[in-house]
Amino acid sequence: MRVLHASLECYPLAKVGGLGDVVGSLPKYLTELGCTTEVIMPFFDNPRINKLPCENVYSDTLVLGSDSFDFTIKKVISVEFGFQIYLVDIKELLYRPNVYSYDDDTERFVAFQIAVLNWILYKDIKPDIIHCHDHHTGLIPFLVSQVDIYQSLIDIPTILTIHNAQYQGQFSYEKLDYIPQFDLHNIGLLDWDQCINPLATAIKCAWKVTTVSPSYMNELQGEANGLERLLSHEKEKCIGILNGIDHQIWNPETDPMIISNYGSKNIVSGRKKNKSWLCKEFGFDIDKPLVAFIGRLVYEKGADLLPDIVSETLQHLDINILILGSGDPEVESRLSELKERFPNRYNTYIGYDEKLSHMIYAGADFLLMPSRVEPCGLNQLYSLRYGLIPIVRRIGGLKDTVIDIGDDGFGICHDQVNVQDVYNSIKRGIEFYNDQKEYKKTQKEIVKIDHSWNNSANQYIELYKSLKQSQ
Ligand SMILES: Nc1ncnc2c1ncn2[C@@H]1O[C@H](COP(=O)(O)OP(=O)(O)O[C@H]2O[C@H](CO)[C@@H](O)[C@H](O)[C@H]2O)[C@@H](O)[C@H]1O
Repeated sequence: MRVLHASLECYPLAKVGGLGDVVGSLPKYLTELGCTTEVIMPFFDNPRINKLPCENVYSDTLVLGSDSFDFTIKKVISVEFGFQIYLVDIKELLYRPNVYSYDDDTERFVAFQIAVLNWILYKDIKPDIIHCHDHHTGLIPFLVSQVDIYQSLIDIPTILTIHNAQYQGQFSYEKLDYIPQFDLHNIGLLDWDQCINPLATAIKCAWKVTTVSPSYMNELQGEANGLERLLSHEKEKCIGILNGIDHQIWNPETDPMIISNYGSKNIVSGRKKNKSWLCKEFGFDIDKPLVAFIGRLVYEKGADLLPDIVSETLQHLDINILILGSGDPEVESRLSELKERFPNRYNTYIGYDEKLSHMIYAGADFLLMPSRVEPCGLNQLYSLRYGLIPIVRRIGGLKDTVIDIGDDGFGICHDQVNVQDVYNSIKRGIEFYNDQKEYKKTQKEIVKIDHSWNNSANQYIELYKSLKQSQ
């Protein structure tokens, strides 16, 4: 079985968040299970991608409204990734340092998708399945099933995985001419709320829709940033498959990004050395519990509450708090300002730092995830793998993966998103921490939980097989 994943992110070549982690790891596990797995993503202007040995395998020109763009498909010549990667090089649109947040993102994403399909048209060996990730590739299921020039691809099953339904990539009908010719009677497939909505389009046109946890699938029927009616209507073809993590990269015994490697036998001493580095770096007292947050500073993650959570907590509890993240400029500046108020007890690194994130998983005492929406969440899975106790709101994938200590579990959970409830959870966490015997016993147990892709990759394979059989 030959599966092509189309995505804007793929770790380690381009990662903004969890999408990159998933597309950089699921294909590796699918390959190990016998699937021929390929990923196609943009050729960005970043040092990781620029230095890759590549071979040009296809060149063409694509048309976007009244503009046309030359593009090349590059095949990466490297076995290091564990699966085959192809890169779409469109100099004017994709060869940029960042993945997202340009004024012409619509043009960039549509052009990427057209380039992918033009290349597949030309390929001798077609994929058996095209697996699309998020709205950036959400037009592919429509293009394959509706557009005249892609008629010969119509029998290739398409899958959409929703990593985050908050972002849908809407654009106006003024840009309808970006879409190659199709039967205008079917224009409704592109529509949601009088816009072209690539995520809605994919939900309508893909053969199957998956979300990254079962609970998120259920929650989307009630709240999906405007798409709940559509998701309820399409629920027969939807399924929630829990994300896994890459156990080779996220392995405290071998992780090259942490100061001290450790396994379950020396977890306490190993983690202490990493904590000591963190405390030195950020001016904390190593004897106090360290609560950390890692992530995009956006509303869905509850990041707007973080400044008040820090103030409330540090007024009442003698602990340290460290925040690593970037996003909403107002949240960033409020978090930075707090440093003066709580010197040596609170600190923040505003920005993206992969190595620091690994050090935090390996050295902090609690990981805070006060998410409003959490389709799966990988941070809590990394945290379990490294022996770090998660404090989470019971939502989406957090609900599926973290069990409260009060229910014989290993994490601290609460149901609402407000400062007081998060503070109460932190307080409960600190009481748990003070019982060092129980706390260390739990740490040793959580590192053994298997959240690798082994289980979920098999579920994807079953899904692919069912689609091939239904043809
Ligand atoms: N400033 C920073 N510095 C270093 N590393 C940082 C960082 N900010 C975030 N990260 C890293 O980015 C990843 C975040 O992954 P998540 O799954 O938690 O969130 P995200 O919302 O991006 O993903 C979406 O897609 C994923 C994948 O399906 C779902 O799990 C999730 O719920 C959904 O919102 C982790 O690897 C984390 O360590």
